[in-house]
Amino acid sequence: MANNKPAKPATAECVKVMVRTRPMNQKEFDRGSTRVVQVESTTSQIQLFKPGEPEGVPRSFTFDVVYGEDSQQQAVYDECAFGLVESVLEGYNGTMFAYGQTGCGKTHTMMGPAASLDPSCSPEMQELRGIIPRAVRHIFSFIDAADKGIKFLVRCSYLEIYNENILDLLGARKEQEHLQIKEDPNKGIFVKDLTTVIVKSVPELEKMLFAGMKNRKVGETAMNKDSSRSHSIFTIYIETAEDLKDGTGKQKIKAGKLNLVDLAGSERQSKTQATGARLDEAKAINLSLSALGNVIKALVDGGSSHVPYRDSKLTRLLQDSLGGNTKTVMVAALSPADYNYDETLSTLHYANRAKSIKNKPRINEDPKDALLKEYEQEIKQLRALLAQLQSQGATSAQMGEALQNMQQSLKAAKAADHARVEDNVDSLIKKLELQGKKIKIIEEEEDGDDQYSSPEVKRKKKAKRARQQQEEDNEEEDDELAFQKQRELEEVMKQKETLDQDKQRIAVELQQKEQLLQREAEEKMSLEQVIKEMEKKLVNGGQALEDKEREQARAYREYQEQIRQQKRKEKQLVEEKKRKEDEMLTVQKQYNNLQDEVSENRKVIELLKRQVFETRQELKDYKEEQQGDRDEMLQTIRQQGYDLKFYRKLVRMLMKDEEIAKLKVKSEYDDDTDDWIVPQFKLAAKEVTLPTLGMGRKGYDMMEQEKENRELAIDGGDSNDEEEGYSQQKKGGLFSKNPASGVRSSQQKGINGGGFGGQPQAPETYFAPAANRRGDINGSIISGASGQPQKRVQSRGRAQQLPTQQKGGANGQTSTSHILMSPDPPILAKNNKAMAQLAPLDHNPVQNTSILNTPGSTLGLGGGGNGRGGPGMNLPSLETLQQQNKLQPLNHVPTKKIIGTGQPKY
Ligand SMILES: Nc1ncnc2c1ncn2[C@@H]1O[C@H](COP(=O)(O)OP(=O)(O)OP(=O)(O)O)[C@@H](O)[C@H]1O
Repeated sequence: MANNKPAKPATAECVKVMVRTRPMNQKEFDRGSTRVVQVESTTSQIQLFKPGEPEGVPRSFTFDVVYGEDSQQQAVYDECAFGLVESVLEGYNGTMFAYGQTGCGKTHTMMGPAASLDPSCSPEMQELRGIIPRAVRHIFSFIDAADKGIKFLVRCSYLEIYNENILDLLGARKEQEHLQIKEDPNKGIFVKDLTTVIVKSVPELEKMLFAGMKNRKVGETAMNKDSSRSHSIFTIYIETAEDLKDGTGKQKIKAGKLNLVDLAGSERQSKTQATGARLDEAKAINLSLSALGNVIKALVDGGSSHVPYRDSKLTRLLQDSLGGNTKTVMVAALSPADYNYDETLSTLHYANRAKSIKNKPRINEDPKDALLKEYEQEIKQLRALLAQLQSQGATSAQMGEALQNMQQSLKAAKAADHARVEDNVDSLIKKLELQGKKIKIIEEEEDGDDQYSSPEVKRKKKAKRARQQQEEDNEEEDDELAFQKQRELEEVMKQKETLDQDKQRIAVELQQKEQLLQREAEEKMSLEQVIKEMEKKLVNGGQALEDKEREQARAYREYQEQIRQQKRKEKQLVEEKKRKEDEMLTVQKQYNNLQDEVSENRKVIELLKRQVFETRQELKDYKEEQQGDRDEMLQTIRQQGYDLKFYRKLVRMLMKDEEIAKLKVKSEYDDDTDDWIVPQFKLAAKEVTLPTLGMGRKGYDMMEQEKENRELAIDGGDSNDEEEGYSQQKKGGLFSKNPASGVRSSQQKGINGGGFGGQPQAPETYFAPAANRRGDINGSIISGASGQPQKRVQSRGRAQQLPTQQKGGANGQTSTSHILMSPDPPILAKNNKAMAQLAPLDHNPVQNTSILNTPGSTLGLGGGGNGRGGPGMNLPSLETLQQQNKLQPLNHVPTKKIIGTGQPKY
């Protein structure tokens, strides 16, 4: 596998798009839905029939692969994911993402039914497993079949994007901990502090996958019992190290990354009946999917140099997969029912566009941040250290032996010394005994000597004295000897003392050496342990399989490759046949007689007519889709208006306008965290000194504590009614436009027909003393439509510029534009952009003052300023625009983009 050839230059390849239709579900059967989707596998086409027009000309789309209602998970994997996973194992980055309306089978395709993921489920159930669990097995079967010399390091991470926040599905962190996206020249875009886990086998990787799945946000909606409420990304990182066969001892390292993305489904509130938290989730989901649509649009249109990756966390994380260095496969999931025609058409448009995205995938060779490289180097260093220690260990052993010898020789020396001292003592004792004897004899002689002794006695005495003299002489000699011996003895005693000291010193040294040896041995053991642990992280190729099994696995992969090639050939043959038929048609056209030519021309006219018809259809689709979006957006805007007013009222009850204005000026909007940064503030009471409220944990805790310790007493309220009203509001969304919530109907407020520029209302502005209009919310929204770029919401200093008195509101009366104390400015900002899309393309705020509540006007957004002191604005109806030739499909205007709460459209 390894070679020294330079890496091939990256060649562009398009995103592969596969479309899959799920079977009709019970709800669709129950409502008597009919099928409007037809799948043509041989030509890879999807035909979509307009509901109620089964004989009509269908809309036709061609994709890389298409699947009907009876498609099998195995076939989907083999055709769509197998090649991608193999590429990742070769060192490419790969991404597979599932897109589609809620409840259409994204999770089914990516993961499979929950029951199929149970490790102990039946083989039939296992057949229903989706792409992700199959990819897990595929990766390890590849590793098992690889050459034994190749080392693999496999890791995984799992995250979800919930309400525009990134959460770690594998980490032990608290749910509130939102992770940040960062960019690094080596790593590219990455999520800081995201948990990555090293895995060595299928069960280990599956364990991580299932653990993460359990943490995902899932909820019930009217469209899907187990609807994913977040986008999830399961990533498998695979690094391989292979020795180069050029004798240099160098290694080739490759690092592939596989992103498996299960997006949350696009949804219409009218169908899902989402309220409260579900509605908030839906808004976040639709906004990020709109941002994804805008990125795809910008990439495909080619004209726009700016691709808005930063508009959402999802697009930022998928940056490399869309127009980057990744091989990408998109799975579009469809419902076959007429009830979902609009959403299906929208998904098909989306998928059709994605087909044209060009990526430049390349193998990641010797990446600087390869962990495997790091591990390999560490292991090498540890081995060297161990070798060194081992060599030191041998010296230590010798030293130990020497010490032992020394100990023995010491013992021997000690014994010899002992003997010598003992000898000396013996001779000394002998000497002393001799002296004692001498003294005794002399005493005896002195006692018995007199002048009357016989000659014999005298002779004996004389002989005795002579002997004594002799002995005395000898004794003198002995004294000298004894003295000498004494000195020797002292010398020996001294030596003994020195020897004892040496002995003690050597014993201490010996003990120290033994401790050192012990430490070295322990160190060696722990080092061996570390190396073992490090090596355990790496998986060797071909570990688990016998040669025969490895052969079988290889043969299986080759077989898969053959099937894929065969399918590719089949497709080529079909295309070739079609091309030949077209050619024949052309040849016939050239050589037939006039009559034939006329008939051919008729055919051409028919074809052109059909094309005109299709184009008209398309225009109509666009109009309808836009109308749907517009309705959804208006609904959302109304909803947000109610929320906003409620918050505003509440805040005004708690704080003075001037206080809010002051705080607003000092606050800043942080794009990274998508939240306001409010400075610390103190409410200095006249008599009581309140503590400084920090916006950190402590400040919030204090506020929370304060809330805990107080009760909401509403003046004149009946407690039962209050309870009921609250629970109803909760059910219908705390701020939903529900009669139970106490919000008046839209007719009462003059929203219908005349739009938001309806009847005058009681003043509700914070800043303006002048009368305010119902249109004030939209005043701030319209400012986006005035052609002013609104990239970021920056509040600092703006409040001081406003209010601005303006003429030309919805009904021509004086109105006041001002900054709203919005509880959720980003949503307003995004809606500004959305409303910008709704404006006529050549809209000029000054010129459009005349279009006011005219008959047929569908959208009357009046009363607000455009932030430049210009007049307010109403939008004309679509018919009016069409008549004025001002309406074009949005994809003709690369600089504009849609951000709305409906399903993204083109
Ligand atoms: N190809 C299919 N064959 C059989 N059943 C399917 C198929 N696709 C989807 N389903 C079933 O349809 C239901 C909804 O599918 P799924 O949850 O995968 O939708 P989804 O697109 O992920 O929805 P959401 O966006 O709400 O999460 C599930 O019960 C699933 O088993």
